[in-house]
Amino acid sequence: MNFIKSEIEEYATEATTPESELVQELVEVSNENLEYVDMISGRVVGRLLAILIKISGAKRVLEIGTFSGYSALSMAEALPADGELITCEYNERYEKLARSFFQKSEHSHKITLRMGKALDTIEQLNGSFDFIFLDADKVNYPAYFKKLLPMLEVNGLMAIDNVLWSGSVLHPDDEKAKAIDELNGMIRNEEQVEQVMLTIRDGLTLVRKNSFFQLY
Ligand SMILES: C[S@@+](CC[C@H](N)C(=O)[O-])C[C@H]1O[C@@H](n2cnc3c(N)ncnc32)[C@H](O)[C@@H]1O
Repeated sequence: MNFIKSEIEEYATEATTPESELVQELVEVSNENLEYVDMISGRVVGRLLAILIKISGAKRVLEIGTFSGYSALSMAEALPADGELITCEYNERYEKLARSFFQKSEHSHKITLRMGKALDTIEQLNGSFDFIFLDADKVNYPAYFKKLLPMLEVNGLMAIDNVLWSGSVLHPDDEKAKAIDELNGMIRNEEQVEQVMLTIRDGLTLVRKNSFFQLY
């Protein structure tokens, strides 16, 4: 999924604050027990999410796409004691591993794991969110964005992973690349937000919801 040279990726990872011991253990256990572990967003993205949560003062966080809980736990650790994180997953195998690590964490009281198709789960959620991390099925990215933007607080941030899809957005010729390219176009044309597409890892867009006429 990455298109940055692996030596540079490793250098950046080593230069980034390491995960907590528990999150490091989660990575090891995921590697031993699960396939597709490259779905884990990793240290650079995980630390970026944590820093964004800290500097923005976010208290209520929504994640779409838990996998084994790497980014959820990284974000929960960054939240204040009265913070809340809802993370959405539909795969029971991933649920089991994620829950076992959430339970071991001193931040477990902040985390709620919601099972089911995320588009359905979103319909059942109340209230708005200060921070949203979108990292699930790519074909639904445009649908997620449409549903999630009204749920984002003014001044809130949305981080969207894999927005470059290994560069295939340049010539999108499969369903996933087309959906991601569509989302990138939607964001570009959305007047309520300002955004920056970061070329870290597989591409990560940060979207800030503005109040009307607030951009300049
Ligand atoms: C890229 S992984 C998430 C990685 C995680 N954020 C991390 O950094 O470790 C995407 C996850 O979304 C889940 N997923 C995919 N489609 C979904 C859907 N429609 N509803 C809920 N979860 C879904 C997958 O099972 C997978 O665990």
